[in-house]
Amino acid sequence: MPTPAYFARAPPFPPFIPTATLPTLSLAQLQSNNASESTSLYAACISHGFFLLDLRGVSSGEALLRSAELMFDLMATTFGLDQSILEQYPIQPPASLLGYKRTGVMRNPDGTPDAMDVYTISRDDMLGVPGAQRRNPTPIEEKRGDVATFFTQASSVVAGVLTHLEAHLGLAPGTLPALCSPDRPSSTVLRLLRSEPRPEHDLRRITLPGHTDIGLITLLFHVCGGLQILPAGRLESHDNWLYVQPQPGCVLVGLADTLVEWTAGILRSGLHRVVSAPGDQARVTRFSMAFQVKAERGATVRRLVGGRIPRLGVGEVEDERGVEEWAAWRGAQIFKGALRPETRGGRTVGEDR
Ligand SMILES: O=C(O)CCC(=O)C(=O)O
Ligand SMILES: [Fe+2]
Repeated sequence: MPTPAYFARAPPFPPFIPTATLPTLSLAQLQSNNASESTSLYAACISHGFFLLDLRGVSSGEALLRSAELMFDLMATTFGLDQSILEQYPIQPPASLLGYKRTGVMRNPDGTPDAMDVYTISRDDMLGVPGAQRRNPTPIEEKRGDVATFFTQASSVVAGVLTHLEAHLGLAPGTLPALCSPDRPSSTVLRLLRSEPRPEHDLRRITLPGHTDIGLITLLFHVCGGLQILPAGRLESHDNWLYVQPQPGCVLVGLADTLVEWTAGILRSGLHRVVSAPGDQARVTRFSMAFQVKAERGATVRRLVGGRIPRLGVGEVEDERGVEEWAAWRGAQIFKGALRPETRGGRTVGEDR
């Protein structure tokens, strides 16, 4: 992400560090229903839970890139506001994670504080879902139109990805996009993320601890490195985490926990975290943006019925909890140490196609 112009402003990603090998798929090819591109997408969603999506070469992708660049500009302006202004829009956990979270209020597994400023914007708020309107800092209020356009464009790219997934899963066309439609209330958000450069002695501190995303799909827009993934099957030790190298014109697509639940573990959600950017990139402020698509309000984590999704086995009990309740429960279990954040899914069912 975003465009080459944005990449030209940042120091280069260093050439000789180990990075995750993720496939790069083309939105243009996916939109023209190229069969091998579609198969690669499904395979990546089972084995990694991540892939890069090249948005160039097709009008909807190019338009999303331009909008993402506007959102990056808006993020710089918003985080440029005085801290005392941002503090007027605080998150209110657990009731609401919308608004501003200052750096240092979360704990890393080693007890050190996190190092990420976050401002979370609600899609419902920006698209005018009744009852969802909130007050945001002036720069965001002034750009409501651009933010709404971003949400609409990004939602449509996500719907395209879901359309390929449901075809491979053997679900009826339209099943997955209908469960996260922008017309229906949900807690779909755009997270604006900033981390400041850190002194040399502090470079090993974790910026955002390891987690899988809640919801269906995340589109991650970044320019500087810092995001790391723990490949499936690897133990969680410092050297096993691999950087993802951001690519101009591409967005990183990551699957999230609700899709693992809905597909009874066929699709994978990948464990990821943020650390200092590698090499010279560690010296600049890092901005990134996560568009996190959640299921519509009222949806449950119950597995979907149909196609290749395994039915309940003997003795298995269906989980009927609502997606929000399930996410809150999971977050609390992880917080208490009763559950470890880990990559989930990747279950093989018969022949994958
Ligand atoms: O900043 C990043 O690269 C990743 C952020 C992330 O994982 C999240 O917001 O859930
Ligand atoms: Fe994440």
